[in-house]
Amino acid sequence: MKKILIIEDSNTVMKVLRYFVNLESDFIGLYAQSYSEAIEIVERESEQIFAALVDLHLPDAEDGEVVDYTLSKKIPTIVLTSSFDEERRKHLFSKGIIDYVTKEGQFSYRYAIGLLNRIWRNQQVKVLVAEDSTTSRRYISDLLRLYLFQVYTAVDGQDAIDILMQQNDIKMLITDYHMPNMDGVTLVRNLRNKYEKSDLVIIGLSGQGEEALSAKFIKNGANDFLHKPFNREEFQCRVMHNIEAMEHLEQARNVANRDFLTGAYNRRYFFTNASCVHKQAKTESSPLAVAVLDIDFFKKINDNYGHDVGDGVLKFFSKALNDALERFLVARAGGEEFFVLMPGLSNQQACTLMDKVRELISKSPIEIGQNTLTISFSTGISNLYMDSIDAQLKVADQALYRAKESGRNCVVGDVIEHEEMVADG
Ligand SMILES: Nc1nc2c(ncn2[C@@H]2O[C@H](COP(=O)(O)OP(=O)(O)OP(=O)(O)O)[C@@H](O)[C@H]2O)c(=O)[nH]1
Repeated sequence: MKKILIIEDSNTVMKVLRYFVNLESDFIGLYAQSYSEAIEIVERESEQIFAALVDLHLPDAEDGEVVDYTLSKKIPTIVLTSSFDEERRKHLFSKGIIDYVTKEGQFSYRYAIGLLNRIWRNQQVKVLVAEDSTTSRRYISDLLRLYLFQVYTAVDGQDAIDILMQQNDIKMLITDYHMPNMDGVTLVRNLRNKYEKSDLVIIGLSGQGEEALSAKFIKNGANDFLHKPFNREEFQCRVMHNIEAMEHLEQARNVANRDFLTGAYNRRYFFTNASCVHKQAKTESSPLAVAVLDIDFFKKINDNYGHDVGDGVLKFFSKALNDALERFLVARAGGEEFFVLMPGLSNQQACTLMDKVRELISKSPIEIGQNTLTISFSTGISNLYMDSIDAQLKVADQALYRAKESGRNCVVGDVIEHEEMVADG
């Protein structure tokens, strides 16, 4: 549940925090102005509280007792305080707080809310630690778990490669240099043949007196570098900063490649990829099926239920196609028309698959607001090697036209008469 607990006795600071929670996060804020109020909220909502932002000095708990309390309840805790005390800071970190933020105006409050947003998103981010020293591996993993990342560990370079092959959605690798079997720099060099810097963030680590290694790591493709022993706040900043940078790039890529309404790949992305796949299939004489799908009588949905419901249907349709055709490229071509690229499938295989999808979707009720409706769609498929993907799509489009002509809610394969297949709904 996306609820955060804010414990702060000053009305002014609380007001500012409320403002930024509402403005810059999707969290539901639970606000306590004293220790006893905080206990009451935690007892009522304990399972629901994701994290806490905690003032050290409260009228009924002047010496930071509230931090021990939230930590004892296993609530990830960020301390907010008006006094900077180095000893205290160290002591609190050793207890397991996430961060220690001094109240120094707007920026520090925004930083704290930003950090809560970050650790919420970290729950979806997989990080791999490659380090042969057990102590060091455990220390780094524990820090990453504190920031709520999903953590994987490897004992050397080869082990790291094996884990990356099994878990293809790992977003960050933190690697030591000295490891048996394959050192960190060789590992980075090997990985960069497969992963772009924007797909896998790599942070290199090395011991004291190895300053030259930082350049070596970077020159071989690492995004960043840290010397051991590192300051844990510097570690946190580097990790968070690199993940944020990658997410910004991902967002920019999504804006360019994905359809705004449905989140499906757009026409531009489809053509860029499909042209390469088409060329390769032609060279290798391997089968390549292309489908053009169009929702039946979509205009009526808009007319009868309104444009918003029409949009909801498009989102549903896009998700259903992506779920059912996970291993293929699905794109929204425009309006209520979608393309699917199916390398390796013959005309017959593609028709059979698309007919199963047709049946599944036409039987799925779609609930949008107060409305429950069902839809059908028609599909044209082409498996002919034309000169280009555009030409092959044109043939699929003609097949789609025939699917509409023959009553809709069906799949029609391309022109070869004796092979033509019409699967009726
Ligand atoms: N809600 C919504 N409607 C859209 C969007 N893009 C296109 N449309 C509508 O989709 C409808 C498509 O209608 P038609 O081309 O007549 O096709 P149809 O009603 O599906 O009929 P057939 O394809 O012949 O079965 C038009 O009314 C467009 O305005 C969109 O993003 N959202």
